Amino acid sequence: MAIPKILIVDDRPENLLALEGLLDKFHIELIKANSGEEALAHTLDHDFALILLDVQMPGMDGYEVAELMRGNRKNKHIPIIFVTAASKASSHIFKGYESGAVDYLLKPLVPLVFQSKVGVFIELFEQKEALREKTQEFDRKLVELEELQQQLEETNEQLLMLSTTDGLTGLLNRRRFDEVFSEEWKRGIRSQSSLSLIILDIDDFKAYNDTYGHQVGDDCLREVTRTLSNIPLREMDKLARIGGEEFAIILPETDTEGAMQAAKRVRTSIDRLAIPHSSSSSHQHLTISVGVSTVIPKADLSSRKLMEAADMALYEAKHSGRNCCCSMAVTNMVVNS
Ligand SMILES: Nc1nc2c(ncn2[C@@H]2O[C@H](COP(=O)(O)OP(=O)(O)OP(=O)(O)O)[C@@H](O)[C@H]2O)c(=O)[nH]1
Repeated sequence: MAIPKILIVDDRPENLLALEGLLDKFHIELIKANSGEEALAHTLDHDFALILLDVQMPGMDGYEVAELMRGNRKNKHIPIIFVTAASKASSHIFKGYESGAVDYLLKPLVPLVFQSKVGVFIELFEQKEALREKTQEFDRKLVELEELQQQLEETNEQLLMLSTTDGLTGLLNRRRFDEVFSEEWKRGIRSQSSLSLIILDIDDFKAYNDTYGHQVGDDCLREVTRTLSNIPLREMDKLARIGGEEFAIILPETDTEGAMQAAKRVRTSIDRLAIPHSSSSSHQHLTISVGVSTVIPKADLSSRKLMEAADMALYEAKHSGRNCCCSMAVTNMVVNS
């Protein structure tokens, strides 16, 4: 903590010396001035714990000095004690308080009274300093805390992203798909509107990997993802990667006809990419098979039934020569091109 500074102002060197002697017992930095002008100049450079100001000085007297000090925002709160001859006291005391004195001491000074008063102001200054330091520390900690909070939020966001998205494609992962599917199922029960599910699977992808290598296989998955992401779907439709080369699209409030239209757009968009696939069992380029199912969700029906139906539709598409879309409404199967 900073050592308290005390300014003593008196035009007589012997008075300054006497004050210095009385202040000797305190652990302070003492600054001396023998005129009001000099005292004002010191207040520009220092932050004083206390100013002991002589009243009668040639030129600017103590009252004028005090008024000028009080007029300055920086010095406004520095305690000033006037020191004056006892004979002048009665006529001067009010003027002293008006010009901003916090106390009035009469010469000759009584050492014990003087020192105990000065001691109080030093203590006040030290308490003020301690409070200022604590406030600064508190502000620093607050900034640190805000930064940590920010980092925590970012980390949580990243964690959430990592736990809900697939690293290779950036699409929703299987875990998030299951959550979204379950939410949409519940929403469908409430609104009693059709919920459709499209499951699509790249044809002969094992052979693709075997022929071109796993790295090219990864690039191909990313290319397929880009294409699927660019297919115009509705805002509420959700695309996810639910397996190695298997993707799903949840289409809330969509009937079979609408879902089949979307499925056909999906199949065609991959077909049109014409990615070479020399070892495909059905075509010379990369294709997908698509399974579609639609149901109006009901409380006594498991959402798994919709998944199973879409899976079975996909299975059917594979066995119908691949590169096609099949739909299945739990019992009835329709094969489409
Ligand atoms: N490159 C790459 N390959 C993957 C990834 N995930 C799964 N696979 C591969 O995808 C292939 C899927 O093979 P299968 O399940 O036999 O299916 P398929 O060869 O596509 O045959 P059909 O589905 O019947 O047309 C496997 O060889 C997996 O190793 C991946 O992230 N990157």
